This record gives sequence, C-alpha cells and structure tokens, in this order.
Amino acid sequence: MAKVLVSDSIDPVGVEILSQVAQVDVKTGLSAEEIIQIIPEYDALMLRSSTRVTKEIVEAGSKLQIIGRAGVGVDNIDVPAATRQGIIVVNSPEGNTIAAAEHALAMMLSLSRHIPDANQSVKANKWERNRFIGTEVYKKNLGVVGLGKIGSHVATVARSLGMKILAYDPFISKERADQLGCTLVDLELLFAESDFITLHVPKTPETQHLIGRETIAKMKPTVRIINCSRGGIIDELALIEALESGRIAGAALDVFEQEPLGESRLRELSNVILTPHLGASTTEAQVGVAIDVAEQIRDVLLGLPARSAVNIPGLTPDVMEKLRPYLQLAETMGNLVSQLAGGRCDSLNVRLQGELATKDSQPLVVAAIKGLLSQALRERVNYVNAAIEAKERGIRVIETRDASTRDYSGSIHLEANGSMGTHSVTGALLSNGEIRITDLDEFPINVPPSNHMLFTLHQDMPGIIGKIGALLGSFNVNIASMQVGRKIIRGDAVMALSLDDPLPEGLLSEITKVPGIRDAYTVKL
Ligand SMILES: NC(=O)c1ccc[n+]([C@@H]2O[C@H](COP(=O)([O-])OP(=O)(O)OC[C@H]3O[C@@H](n4cnc5c(N)ncnc54)[C@H](O)[C@@H]3O)[C@@H](O)[C@H]2O)c1
Ligand SMILES: O=C(O)CC[C@@H](O)C(=O)O
Repeated sequence: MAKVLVSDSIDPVGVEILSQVAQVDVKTGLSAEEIIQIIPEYDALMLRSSTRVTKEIVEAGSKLQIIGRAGVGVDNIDVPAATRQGIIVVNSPEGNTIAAAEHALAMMLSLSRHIPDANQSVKANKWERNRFIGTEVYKKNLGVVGLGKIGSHVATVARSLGMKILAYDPFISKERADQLGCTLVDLELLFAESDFITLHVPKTPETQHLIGRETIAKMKPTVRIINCSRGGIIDELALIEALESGRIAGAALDVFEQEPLGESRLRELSNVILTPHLGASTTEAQVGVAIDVAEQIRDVLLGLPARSAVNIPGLTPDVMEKLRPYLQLAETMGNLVSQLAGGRCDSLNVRLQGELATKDSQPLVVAAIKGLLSQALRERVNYVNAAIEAKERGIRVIETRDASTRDYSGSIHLEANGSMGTHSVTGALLSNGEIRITDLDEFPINVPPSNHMLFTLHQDMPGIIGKIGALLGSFNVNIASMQVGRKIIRGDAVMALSLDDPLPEGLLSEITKVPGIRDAYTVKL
C-alpha cells in the first residue's frame, strides 16, 4: 500500500480521502532533518505553509510521486528540484480565495477603526472613546496590487463599500479590470493616489520588496498598507521605519519575512495589526483545500492525472477526457521511433493531426517525448520532467499541427533523428481505442504495437516474406501477425511482424543478410 506523509495540520476530511488508497501518517512539527530521515518511505507528501520542502528533502524522497500543498502559494516547496526529480507538485488554487480576501478586508476595516486596540482597551476596563477615532473607507481609493483571484474578490467587495479601486497587474487586460469596475493604473499612480494599499501578488523576484523605502516615499502620509499575500513583498525594515516616523498611517500584516515572526519592532507599534498567517484559516477554506489536494494525491497514486499540477500542463477535465486515450498512443509512438532511430536522438518532430491539431493537445507532445526517452531513462522519466530531460540531452523538439484528416479522426506523426538515421512513424486509434501503427518511414501499414516487433525495409519481390518466416521458424520464433506496406509494386517495401518471442541474439544480422533486405530493426514495446 502507498504511504502518505502529512507534515502540517490539515482538515481530517483530507486524511479520510487519502486513507482510501494509502497508509496516512500525520506527523506535524518535524524538523527538516527528521523529514529527510523518514521521507524515503513515502509515495506522497501533503503540507500547508509550515513545512519547507527543501531540495534536500526532495532528493531524499526517492519514492515520492507527488507533493500536495493544501493552499495556493508553493513558495515553501523547491518546485524546480521536484520537477527535476519527476515529482508532481499540486496546490489548491481556489480553495482559500474567499478566506484570504475576507481576511484582507477585515484587516482594512480593523485598521481604519482601531478595532484590535479598542477591544484590548475595553477588556482592560477602559472606556477611551476619544482615543479611537477612525477613518471611513467610503469614497476612499483602494490600491489593489495583483488583480488575480483574491485581489479581484477584494476589489468587488470594496466597491460595494463605496471605495474606488485603482488596480495594478501587468498581466490583466483592461476589459477584465473594467468588468470588475477597477481602474488599471501604473504602480506610480497607485502609490501616489491610494488611501489603502492591499497586496495580492505571488512572491517572485519582481515582487520581492515591491514596497520599500523608495516606494513608500511616493505614498500619501495617510496611507494604510495591508499584506495578506506573502512575506518579503514588503521590506519589513523600511516599513517599520515609515511606521515609527509617522511617514505612513498604518499597516496590517498577515505574512512576514520570517515565519513565525521572531523578535521584531513590529510588535511594539500601535499603528500595526499583526495576525499569524491566518488568511486561509477558516473552516470552509481548510475543508476546501484539504479535499482539493487530498483528491489529487489519491488520483495520482491511482495513476490518474492531477487537475492542479503547477509543474505539468494544467488540463481541464473535458480536455483530459479527450486526450487520455491518445496519451498512450503518443508515448508508444515515441518509444517506437526512438528504437528505430537508434536511441541517441538529437531531434524529434511531433506532428499532431486531425482533431489533435489544437493547442490543448500539448500534453501529447510531452507524452511523445516521454516515450522517446523511456528507453534511456525507464521509470525516471515522466510527464513532469520529460521536457526538461529532453532539453538537457540536447534533443530539439519541433511541434507542428495539421488539421487535415485522412483515415483517422486524429493521428500522431513522429520523426526522430538518431544514431541509426532519421525514421518516422504515425499512429492512430481505432474507434474501440486500440492503437494502430499506420505508417512507418512513410510506408502505409496497419499493425497493432506488440511486445516484440521486427521491422524490415526490403525490396518488394517474390519469396522474401517466406525467407524471413523460415528464418524465424528455424530459431523457434513464432510470428503473431505480419503486414507488408509498399508504395509501388516491386519497389521498396516495409514488413512489420509482431512476434510472440524476443529475437534471439544474432538473428537480426542473419535477417539483414537475406538478399533483398536493406535494413532490419527489432523493437520492444
Ligand atoms: N495569507 C494567506 O493565508 C494566503 C492565502 C491564500 C493566498 N495567499 C497568497 O495571496 C497571493 C495571491 O493569491 P491568488 O490566489 O489571488 O493568486 P492569483 O495567481 O490568482 O493572482 C495573483 C495575481 O498577481 C499578478 N501578478 C504577478 N506578478 C505581478 C507583479 N509583478 N505585479 C503585479 N501583479 C502581479 C498576476 O497577474 C495575478 O493576477 C499569493 O501570494 C498567495 O500565495 C495568501
Ligand atoms: O496553509 C495556510 O494556512 C496558508 C495558506 C496560504 O498562505 C496559501 O498560499 O494558500
């Protein structure tokens, strides 16, 4: 039975789902060293934001197939290391959107009305009505940095509070911003005009210290900044200085450069609200992300695709439904062409034909590469790392699409150049889903792939088929099926044989000595 390690606390519903297919060990609060010790036993790892999945942990996870992040941000996982090792990384892109947006809005209103301090004061038996004069958000400018899922929900709710939304997001169209009732502006204007600024961007090299000394200098002295996205997007030291000097009016932070927050002057400031990374901490969000990620881990352990993988192409269920039968076809053709071309390929041309000539069919290219590399890398190659492995081996992959159809609604044509020259194959599916090799080196054939195959290029002349049959028979090799393909009578032809037994050593060179045989190849599929 597969084993899953759950290293942060997740909702029990997630453990229940995983238990359908695996032994689940919930072990929270482990150090990196402790995880490295035990991770080799596990097929999957599920976590929230506390565990840092380092390169060392990934490399120690020799059996790991999948790492599931019960949340959005995967910045606590070394995704490139996981990709290199062929480990799928999944997240829950929407499970906590509303929770995080509502937390940002709660922070904004708490900040504008001094709710945390007022609460503390009443609990301390005081009644300080004059101390807590607030400011309204109505008719104020809210600068939203990052108009993605969370940013756009914040913007929608804030508009209903009567706020004007200035949004900055270089990847969002004006139409989308218009739909949300936001004015797209550049950062300069957003900083200069906003009364409140809320951050909803991922942490990237571009967003690191997006709010720092220089940018704070451009803001209104009355501005209040809210960060419920990621620590490090604000330069904490610059923020502390601005808050201490009164350069800005306040800040509300859910996320920090170091988590848990260590010694920090932030704790001493009265114009700051701090929460311990609570954005996703609602019952609804925790159930949502736990189900979302546990289901994906379960599916991957059952050999099914994941719907929200961050390091392989994302597929909607209906696209997946259409492509699923063709994935095996593409992989088989990749495996076949690599053996014909002689393994060490330097290029692979992938032509997706007929109904496969759409941009959604990109995973078929990956499947073909996986098949191409499977002889060399065996189970080390998978849908996650196939493209990287090909690139690192200097294999140039060229994709083309041709919507015209001939005999099949969709087919995959591959051409590879390797140590044995350039070879091509085409494959298609019958209506019952069976695979057919329909073309070999431009010769039409129609054979199913089988474990042991023999292909010849020969001169189309009487007696040659009999000679090959007799030769195989003399080595006790049984022929399951045989087909010849040719373009013209008595020209060149190919022969494709499915064999019940592997070709004994030495037989291939005997076959190539048969008069009229130009070339012969054995293939194992
Ligand atoms: N505090 C929490 O507990 C909590 C919970 C959920 C999500 N988050 C964090 O909130 C952030 C937003 O999450 P989301 O689900 O809305 O993500 P999202 O991917 O839907 O949105 C992010 C947006 O940021 C934009 N963006 C990227 N780089 C940018 C840049 N340099 N400048 C401006 N915009 C840029 C993208 O175009 C996108 O629209 C993430 O960092 C996520 O990790 C925090
Ligand atoms: O797990 C959490 O509570 C935080 C999640 C949040 O930071 C996210 O990126 O989804």
